[in-house]
Amino acid sequence: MQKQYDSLKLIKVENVGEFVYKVSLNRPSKFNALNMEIWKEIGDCFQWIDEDPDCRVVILQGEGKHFCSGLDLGGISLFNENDTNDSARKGRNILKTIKFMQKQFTYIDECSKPVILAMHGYCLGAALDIATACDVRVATKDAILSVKEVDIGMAADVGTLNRLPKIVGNHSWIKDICLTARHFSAGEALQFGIFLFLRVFDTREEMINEVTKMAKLIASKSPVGVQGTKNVLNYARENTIENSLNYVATWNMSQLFTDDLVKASMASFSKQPQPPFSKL
Ligand SMILES: CCC/C=C/C=C/C(=O)SCCNC(=O)CCNC(=O)[C@H](O)C(C)(C)COP(=O)(O)OP(=O)(O)OC[C@H]1O[C@@H](n2cnc3c(N)ncnc32)[C@H](O)[C@@H]1OP(=O)(O)O
Repeated sequence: MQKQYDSLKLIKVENVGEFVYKVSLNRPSKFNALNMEIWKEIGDCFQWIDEDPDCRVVILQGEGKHFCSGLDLGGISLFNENDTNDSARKGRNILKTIKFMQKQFTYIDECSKPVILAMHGYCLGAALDIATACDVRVATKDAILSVKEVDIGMAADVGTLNRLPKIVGNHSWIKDICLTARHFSAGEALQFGIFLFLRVFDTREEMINEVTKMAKLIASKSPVGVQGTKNVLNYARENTIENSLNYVATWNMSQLFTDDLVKASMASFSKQPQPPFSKL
């Protein structure tokens, strides 16, 4: 694993299997509340992972009792109290801050490596914004979620309102949880917000064991195949089928010349396990 991850103070990165990284929010004494430092580190970390040939899949989780209690209500000041600018100029400054905060989570969505979120305990406000930027979400049955922003007097602006409707089909349920900011369980999400979670586990240990197996399976596959698949699925989410078909044709125009295709299809045809693939 490359050295740059050691510079992170509130994010822990571990190698938990061949080509599998576990990334942990690591501020357990504050239930992993997100101050500006950890917010920036999330963005830095996923930009590095995007380029890191030793990583093919990520498990994201929170250290301690809870995944994450959202925005650090004590430690983040969104407004500069000494800013004597008029409202137009103040507005431009806050726009810059919001865009920066959005981008740090978008790096997860845009990361070329699939990100599996393993959630437990509280997942409040900005924590759900993170969750919606991940590729696959699982949770323990004790997970408590809330689109909490209305409770602090704002519309959520770093991802949940934008990504959740692309994940969950039940719009009445989305409006219910976003407008009331009420707590809901992972079990409720499975029932009404079908597809928010792939699975809900009884214990954290079982959840981590299962996602590690899943991550190792993905990591054993051709990185050309896996990364191309995430990229095209993300494109398909935002575009017409016709545009998306054109996109994948253009993508594969170069990607089909890979050695991975020959190696993987030979193994598949002869019912052998997937062979090792070159780093990507
Ligand atoms: C442009 C901006 C975009 C972003 C917007 C994002 C918005 C949001 O995220 S809205 C959601 C904000 N979060 C909250 O409203 C949760 C606040 N916390 C709580 O309600 C409770 O702490 C909680 C229900 C999570 C747990 O309660 P419990 O009684 O079990 O524990 P506590 O003693 O309250 O907490 C333990 C220590 O953690 C600190 N802490 C927890 N959450 C936060 C937080 N969000 N911000 C700052 N600090 C937090 C808490 O202060 C305790 O610390 P200490 O007193 O030092 O022991």
